[in-house]
Amino acid sequence: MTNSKCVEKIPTAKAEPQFEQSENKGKQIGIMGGTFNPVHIAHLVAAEQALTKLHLDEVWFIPDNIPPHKNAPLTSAKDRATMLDLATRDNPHFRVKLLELFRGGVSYTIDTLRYLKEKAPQNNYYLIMGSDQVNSFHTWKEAPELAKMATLVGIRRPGYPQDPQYPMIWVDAPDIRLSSTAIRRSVATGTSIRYLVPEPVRLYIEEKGLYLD
Ligand SMILES: Nc1ncnc2c1ncn2[C@@H]1O[C@H](COP(=O)(O)OP(=O)(O)OP(=O)(O)O)[C@@H](O)[C@H]1O
Ligand SMILES: O=C(O)c1ccc[n+]([C@@H]2O[C@H](COP(=O)([O-])O)[C@@H](O)[C@H]2O)c1
Repeated sequence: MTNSKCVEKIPTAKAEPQFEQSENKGKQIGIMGGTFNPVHIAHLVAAEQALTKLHLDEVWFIPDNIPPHKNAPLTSAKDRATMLDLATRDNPHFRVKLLELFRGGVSYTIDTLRYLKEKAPQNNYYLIMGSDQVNSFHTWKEAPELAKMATLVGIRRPGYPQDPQYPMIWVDAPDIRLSSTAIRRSVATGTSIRYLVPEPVRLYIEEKGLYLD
């Protein structure tokens, strides 16, 4: 398994992530894909609520390489992955999987699910999405096929009504009106982001001078 502990080596490497023997048992796995630029507390709260309320074994955070529906210039894969590692390392049920960074190119979720189904077909996969993603899910590449390969899980997101076009499990989570865009803006304008991201992530952003312009 490629996990967060070897994150420093990863974004430039081209090796294929390995999967642990223990994963052969078959688990309930939540998948949370995103740009995570940077990861913030709403991501973590949503993942934890899905993990506990759906009795999942793990939630895998999968940072995308090139997001299919976003044009914003990205912070490096290494910085985004390192911040995810810092944010999730104290939760034994959270894993960071870098398979979309290894794969390169545009990160279509169908390709990720096909890869996971091939490498670890014994697992059941739950695609965790905020309601913004739920509303646009029907526009995703091969959405009907994707909906057959994973259980879709929606998390309400303030400002985005729930408007699913596919069968979906809703998980109640506290409404947190926060986005990575807001975090980046706050840093650029000198407004505090303390408590909006985990403290190690805040310190990393400060140390690396991310999002200053
Ligand atoms: N405040 C939130 N509440 C619930 N879900 C969220 C929230 N913010 C993001 N998500 C969900 O987390 C996943 C990853 O989101 P992403 O990395 O794009 O973060 P973002 O905050 O929306 O970023 P950006 O502002 O850069 O677009 C998506 O499924 C998104 O819907
Ligand atoms: O596969 C698609 O067509 C597709 C279209 C839009 C978004 N996604 C995935 O949804 C996740 C969140 O996307 P984003 O744009 O908020 O970073 C991320 O894992 C993307 O790869 C996937």
